[in-house]
Amino acid sequence: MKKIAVLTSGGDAPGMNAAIRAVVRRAIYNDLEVYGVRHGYVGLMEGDFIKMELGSVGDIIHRGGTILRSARSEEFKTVEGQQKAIKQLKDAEIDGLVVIGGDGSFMGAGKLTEQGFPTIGVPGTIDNDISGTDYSIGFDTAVNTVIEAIDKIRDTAYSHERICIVEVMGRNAGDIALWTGLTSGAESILIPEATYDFDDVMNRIRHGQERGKMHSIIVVAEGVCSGEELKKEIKERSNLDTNVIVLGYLQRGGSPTAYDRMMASRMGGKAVDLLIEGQKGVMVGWKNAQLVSPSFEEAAKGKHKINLDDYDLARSISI
Ligand SMILES: Nc1ncnc2c1ncn2[C@@H]1O[C@H](COP(=O)(O)OP(=O)(O)O)[C@@H](O)[C@H]1O
Ligand SMILES: O=P(O)(O)OC[C@H]1O[C@](O)(COP(=O)(O)O)[C@@H](O)[C@@H]1O
Ligand SMILES: [Mg+2]
Repeated sequence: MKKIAVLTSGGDAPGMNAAIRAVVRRAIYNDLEVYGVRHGYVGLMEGDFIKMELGSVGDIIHRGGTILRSARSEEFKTVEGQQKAIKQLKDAEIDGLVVIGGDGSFMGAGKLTEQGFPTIGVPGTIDNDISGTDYSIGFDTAVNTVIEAIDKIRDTAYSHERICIVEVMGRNAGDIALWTGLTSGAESILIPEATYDFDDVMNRIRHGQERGKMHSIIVVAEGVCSGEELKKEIKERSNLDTNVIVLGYLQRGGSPTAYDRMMASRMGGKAVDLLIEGQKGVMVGWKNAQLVSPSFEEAAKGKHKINLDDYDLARSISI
């Protein structure tokens, strides 16, 4: 292993820069040459590579987004697209690749390895929906951003005695909704992993109103329904008016928390160590407070699980 490359792919996540920094610096420390691939798999297919030096990753540990930029690519899902990417890597005499991204990016990374190019994954997505790891870089920052927003929304909900629906991201996973709902004291949390019942949401609002609490916060994961759909359901069932707040990209940006910087540094460094050891087709994961490195196949066999005990806890203490 003499030359390696690193790219970021899929939705940007706070801490991706800290991970790029760890990859670049750990590689240079081990006398490897490092290239950054711009625009994820799109740049990989086009050979958009830039040589990275120690200074290329200076002053980025605290920045959200990704200095390498990110992208989603339909073309890369095809064998032709993957072959194009491998040709670019071989032409540049690159021996190994680190992909920082989410579950979709790992599918792509697995395909590169299957076709003979050594690739290692580093989990970076606010959704925390990757199987094979308990934690994905960006999740902690996103959760903190969301609770800061909900705390502010709560002030207005309280003052005007309003019911506010906060729609959060997560694709098909409810992790962001569960963590932010529990830690902001939301009266109802709707996640795709648990059976939800709109009448139950109504009952919880009424229960609060009976004891004089006229405001309420409902956190809904985008994987359940949109905030607007939930508003309609509530209106039809109870004639109650609600305010919908869609937090959107607010959740993806911002300076990473200490936890995200730490995990990004650990995971980025580990990815380089794995390439040097001659590993390929594995991802860096975090299980039982330890770094692990399951193969993409092994990781894909499992399904990311949410902690339903936390869901029960939230239901019992936020009422
Ligand atoms: N099944 C697949 N095979 C090959 N590449 C894939 C596959 N699924 C996703 N990708 C690539 O990974 C990119 C990022 O995936 P996406 O699901 O959008 O984000 P994330 O990696 O953050 O989950 C996609 O745009 C595509 O180029
Ligand atoms: O970037 P887009 O296309 O708006 O996608 C929005 C999606 O990206 C996310 O923010 C992050 O998801 P990924 O990590 O899978 O890219 C999801 O929560 C959301 O559903
Ligand atoms: Mg994803």
